[in-house]
Amino acid sequence: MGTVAIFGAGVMGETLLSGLLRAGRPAEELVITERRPERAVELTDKYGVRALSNVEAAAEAETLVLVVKPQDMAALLEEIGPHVAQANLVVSLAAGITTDFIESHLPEGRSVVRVMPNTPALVDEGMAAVSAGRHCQPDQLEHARSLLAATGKVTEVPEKLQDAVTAMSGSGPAYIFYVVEAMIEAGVVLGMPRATATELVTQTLYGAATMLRETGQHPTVLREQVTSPGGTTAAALRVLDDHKVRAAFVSAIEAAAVRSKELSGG
Ligand SMILES: NC(=O)C1=CN([C@@H]2O[C@H](COP(=O)(O)OP(=O)(O)OC[C@H]3O[C@@H](n4cnc5c(N)ncnc54)[C@H](O)[C@@H]3O)[C@@H](O)[C@H]2O)C=CC1
Ligand SMILES: O=C(O)[C@@H]1CCC=N1
Repeated sequence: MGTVAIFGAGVMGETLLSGLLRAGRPAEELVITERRPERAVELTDKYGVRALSNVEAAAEAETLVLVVKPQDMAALLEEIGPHVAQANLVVSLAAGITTDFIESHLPEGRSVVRVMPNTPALVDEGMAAVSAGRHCQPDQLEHARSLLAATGKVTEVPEKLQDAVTAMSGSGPAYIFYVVEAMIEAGVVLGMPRATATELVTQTLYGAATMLRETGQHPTVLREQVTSPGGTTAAALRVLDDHKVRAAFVSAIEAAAVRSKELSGG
């Protein structure tokens, strides 16, 4: 499938790079570009891949994966645009950046795929959603899917849903970690050593996630199984309802989707 170049080797760029290597893609077929020289050295030492300039990477690679911040995307596209050939596939992982925006910065007719991944890709449990740009062929979309499948599940969504995907699964791990932090804090308040609280919460989260995935049961059914009449869980859930925690989650995820839309302004 030719050389894959990762433009911007920060948190998400490294996550994808390491996943592709774990999935068996040879290091010789992967290149990175990185604005911070010390970061480029760190990753070339760690993974044995080459670091090139943006222009060199655009000229060499068949697949160009853009993993810079949304705010840095216009400058990157202006730099590499003239070097993106008809046969290339451009895959963007940036929140909020539309395929229209990318296509408008490239020569006419270039193939673009927009992807929203998430950080559990680091442990091959990622969730990514892909949307094809107007010139992307089915085999190119399949190629983008296969790159992402190296690090977890992949689904396809109409591009108009990508801001919602970003708010749900893109940012989603942060909401879960936030809940975990709060539960650990509660254990400490109840007099538990922090390490014990962390072990209890981590395994509970893992067990609950596995139940959701493996039983296929609705979360309401699973929650009701835990909630004995007049018991401890019911007492806790009443307090969460009193604090409008469910409504807060809905509003928070709406705010993330609004922010994703704003980022498309560049
Ligand atoms: N961190 C996350 O959980 C997720 C991030 N994303 C998207 O991935 C993209 C990157 O996010 P992070 O990795 O978190 O950010 P980051 O700041 O860790 O990484 C971005 C990297 O790009 C480099 N860079 C910036 N401009 C460059 C240029 N012109 N040429 C070469 N390198 C350049 C920076 O030095 C930095 O290392 C963003 O667009 C974000 O929306 C998407 C899903 C999840
Ligand atoms: O917070 C952000 O903007 C990025 C996009 C999704 C997750 N992190």
